[in-house]
Amino acid sequence: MTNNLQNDLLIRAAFSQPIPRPPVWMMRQAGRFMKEYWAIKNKYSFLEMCKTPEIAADVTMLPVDLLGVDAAILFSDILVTAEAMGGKLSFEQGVGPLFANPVRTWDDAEALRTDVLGELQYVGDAIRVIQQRLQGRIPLIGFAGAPFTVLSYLVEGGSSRDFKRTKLLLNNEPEMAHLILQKIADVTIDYLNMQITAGVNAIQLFDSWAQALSWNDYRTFAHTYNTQIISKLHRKDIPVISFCKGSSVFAPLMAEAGPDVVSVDWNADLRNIKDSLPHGVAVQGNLDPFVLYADKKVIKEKILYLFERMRGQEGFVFNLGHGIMPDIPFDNVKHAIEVVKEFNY
Ligand SMILES: Cc1c2[nH]c(c1CCC(=O)O)Cc1[nH]c(c(CCC(=O)O)c1C)Cc1[nH]c(c(CCC(=O)O)c1C)Cc1[nH]c(c(C)c1CCC(=O)O)C2
Repeated sequence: MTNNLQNDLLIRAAFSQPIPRPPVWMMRQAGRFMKEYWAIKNKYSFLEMCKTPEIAADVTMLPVDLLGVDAAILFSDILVTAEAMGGKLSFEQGVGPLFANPVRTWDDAEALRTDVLGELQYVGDAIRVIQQRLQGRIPLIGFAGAPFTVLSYLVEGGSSRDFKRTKLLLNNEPEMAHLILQKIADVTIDYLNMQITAGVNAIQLFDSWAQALSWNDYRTFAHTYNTQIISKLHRKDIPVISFCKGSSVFAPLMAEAGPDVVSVDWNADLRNIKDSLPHGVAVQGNLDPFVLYADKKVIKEKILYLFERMRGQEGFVFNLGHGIMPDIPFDNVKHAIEVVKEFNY
C-alpha cells in the first residue's frame, strides 16, 4: 500500500497489516476536557468554530500537538448534514444540540433538501487547511453521522434518552422513516465523497444511538442505509471505520455492511468480537472511557490487559468505547496515550 504519511499506523492497522504497536486516537479528542479548547470556545459558538476553516483546523490540531495521537479527526459535528438539509440547529450550553423545526409530518420530511453540498463546502475548506498543517505527519479522519442517528435528532428535535418519537415513527410510519433515511443517506454519500476529494485519509461513520434498536429494526432502518453509504464511497486506499454504541451486539451486521474496521463499545470483550468477525475486518476500541477518571496505575493496567487480549492480532486500533467526557483530567488522557505509544508487541 502506498501513501505519503510519515506515521501510517492507523491505515495499516485498519487494513489488517502488521504493525509494531496499535495506533491510538480517541473519540472526542478535541474537546472540553482541554483548557486550550475553552480558550477558543469562549470566543466563538460551537457552530462558528465548525464553520470557520482556520478555527476548525486550530481545534483539530490541539490533540495532535498536545497529546501526540496517531490520527487527527476533523473538528465538526455529525449534525451538520441535517442542518444543511434544512434543520434549524443550535447548540445550547448544557443541553446539547437542538433542532427548532423537528421533522414530524410527511410535509416536513418532503421538505428536507438533498442537494446541499454547496452548503457544506466549509468542511472541505477545513480539511484542506488541516492537511496543510499536518504536512503528512499522521492521517486525518473525516466523518459523518449515519442516517438512523441523524434521523433521531431531526425527529426528536435534539438528544433523547429513550428515542420515543423516533421509535413511534419507525413503528407507525415506516415509509416516512425510509423517506427521511434515504435522503440522509444520499446527502451522506455526497458529503463523505466530498471529504475524500478534499483529502481525508480515513472515514468514520457514527451510528452512535443504534443501541436503541432491536436487531430487526437495526437491520431495516440502520444497516440497509449504512451498507448503501459504504458501498458508494470512492474509497481508493481510504479505510472506513463503522462505529455504534451497541456494536457489542450488532458487530456481525456492521461487518456485513463492508467497512474495514468495526469500532466496538466497551461492553464486549474485544478479542471475542475480533474472532467472531470475517477475516480481514479490523476492530477499534474499546476501553471504557470512565477508566480515564481512575488512578494512572489503573489506567495503565486496563490498557495492558486489553493489549494482552489482542496479542497476535493484526487489525487493532486502540480507542475508547465512546467519547472522552468533558471532565476527564487531561493528564490522564495524556498518560493513556503514552502507555499505548510506549508499548511494543
Ligand atoms: C452523537 C454525536 C454528536 N456529535 C458527534 C456524535 C457522534 C459521536 C458520539 O457518539 O459521541 C460527533 C462529533 N462531535 C464532535 C466531533 C469532533 C471530533 C472529535 O474530537 O471527536 C465529533 C466526531 C465535536 C463536538 N460536538 C459537540 C461538542 C461540544 C460543543 C461545546 O463545546 O459545547 C463538540 C466538541 C456537541 C454535540 N454534538 C452532539 C451532541 C450530542 C453534542 C452535545 C453533547 C456534548 O457536548 O457532548 C452530536
